[in-house]
Amino acid sequence: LVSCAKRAKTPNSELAVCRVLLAELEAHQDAWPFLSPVKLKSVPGYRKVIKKPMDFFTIKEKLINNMYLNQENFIIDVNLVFDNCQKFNEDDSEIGQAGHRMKRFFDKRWTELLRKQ
Ligand SMILES: Cc1nnc(-c2cnn(C)c2N)n1CCCn1ccnc1
Repeated sequence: LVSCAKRAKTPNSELAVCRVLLAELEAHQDAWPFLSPVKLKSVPGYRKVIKKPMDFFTIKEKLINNMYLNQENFIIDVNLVFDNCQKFNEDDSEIGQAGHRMKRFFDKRWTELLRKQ
């Protein structure tokens, strides 16, 4: 007897969680550094140091254009935002602190939403 495969989550239900989470990230009071792409022409050194810039607006565009095949690719981009921030900013800077708070918020919400599924 072939065991019936575990019901696969349809991609759109997986991505619905991503849309909810992105909306919460954008609404967070510490989201201000991450809402739009870093202006590479006006931030000396950023283009050289940060190989893969990422921000919440770009992630939203990718969600809308179905460029995430699964939750994993979404998580990778969100973590890229925070890793870039830690790389370019001192931990005790305004932006560095905002990045740490946003990352803690994301990690907490992601586990809460995943446990519900
Ligand atoms: C995100 C992010 N990481 N570093 C920066 C940044 C931009 N300029 N400088 C000197 C930085 N360290 N950003 C973008 C922060 C965008 N921002 C700044 C004020 N309002 C939004």
